[in-house]
Amino acid sequence: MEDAEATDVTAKSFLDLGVVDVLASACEQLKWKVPTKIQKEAIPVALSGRDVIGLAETGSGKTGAFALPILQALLQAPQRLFALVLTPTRELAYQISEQFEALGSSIGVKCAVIVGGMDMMTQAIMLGKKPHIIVATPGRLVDHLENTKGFSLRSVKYLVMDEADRILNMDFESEVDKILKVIPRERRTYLYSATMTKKVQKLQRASLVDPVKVEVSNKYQTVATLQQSYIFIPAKYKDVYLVYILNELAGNSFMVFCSTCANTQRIALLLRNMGFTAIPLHGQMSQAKRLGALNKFKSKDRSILIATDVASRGLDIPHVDVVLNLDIPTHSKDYLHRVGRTARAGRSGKAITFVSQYDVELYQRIEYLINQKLPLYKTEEQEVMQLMERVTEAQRIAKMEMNDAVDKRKKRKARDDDDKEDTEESRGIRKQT
Ligand SMILES: Nc1ncnc2c1ncn2[C@@H]1O[C@H](COP(=O)(O)OP(=O)(O)OP(=O)(O)O)[C@@H](O)[C@H]1O
Repeated sequence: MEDAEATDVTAKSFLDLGVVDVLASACEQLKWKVPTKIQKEAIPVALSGRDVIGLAETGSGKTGAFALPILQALLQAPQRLFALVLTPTRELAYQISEQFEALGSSIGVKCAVIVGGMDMMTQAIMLGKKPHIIVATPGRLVDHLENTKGFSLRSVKYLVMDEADRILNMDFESEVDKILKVIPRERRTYLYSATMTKKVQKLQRASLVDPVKVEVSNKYQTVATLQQSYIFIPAKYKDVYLVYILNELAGNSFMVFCSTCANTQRIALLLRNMGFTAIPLHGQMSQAKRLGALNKFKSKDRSILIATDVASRGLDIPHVDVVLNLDIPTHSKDYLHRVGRTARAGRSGKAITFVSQYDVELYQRIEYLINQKLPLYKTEEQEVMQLMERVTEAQRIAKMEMNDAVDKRKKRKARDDDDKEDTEESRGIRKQT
């Protein structure tokens, strides 16, 4: 991307797009020299007061494309609870809020993040911070905000759905419907993603949004600098091939995607037993652990992040060199989001997908979607098999550790249940006296 910009004689500055001085300087401070393609196309449309559907490849600066026009509008008419940004995962919510704060620090913008299961916290955050911008994951959000004194969703002037296709899917559909009903129709709406679905058209048809479509790549494609390949393996040997590749590409930062929380945990334990600095990230971890894992990976304290699709969308960790799909994604669109965690903002990157005899159809669907044949990643069979003994031993220990963890959980639950019974009993006794 940067190369393309360098040779583009019509390259415009942020000021040329109509961005005000103070925000253009903020971009400069972030070392954003020129706007990216999606920013060039979408910012003028947004500044002219239109709704926007923005479609551009992963890592191409979509966050800035919606954040800058919102900050500019906020600057012109300052107001609390000015914009609501919906995003599918907690990690992404924090990342977007950081980007708003980085771009808006000189104008004193206040952001609040509200993510699943925060209940009473919501009110505390809202009252304490009185934010201009709320970045939130859907899930009882309307109830939380409507029950918070002094705040009403009716004041929201800008609504963003980041990863719009995911936000508009079934899991969140009813929440989005509620939000669209409560927030006035005069609001501006920005829908952004690297992939889009028919759900977006449904919103248009229902006249809930009237967007200008800004599409800077005419088919779903990840950046050209990304080398993608696949490795064909008998399903029972997956683990050993993973270790082989991690050894072969040692010195890089990896994101390894698995389809289940349990496998994510198991692989992390297995790799740790083999001396790799690996850390898991999945939806069954506590909020604090999820953020902790991400921060350790971001700060390069750990070189391998093993994750479920909770990390496949939007996360911007520029130093990720390699994405490994240990389990092939069942939805081919998830493939695009996963591999898009590397080769961001014009950098190069590698993606290797493990394909077993059971995955051939899924893998062909991916090739069809990206309109590209994935070349075979060559491995030295003999070298792989030499690792077998060590990997088998690490697997055995990982299995024991997983079982121990289950036992501990069971014991804790039994203890908690006992405690509960005790309390109920004592309450009963108190009642009688
Ligand atoms: N104009 C710019 N010049 C240089 N870097 C930029 C520019 N705009 C954004 N970036 C950087 O590019 C990276 C990717 O941006 P961003 O996370 O917004 O991508 P995205 O298009 O939302 O990706 P995804 O589809 O994966 O969510 C970030 O590190 C951001 O700071």
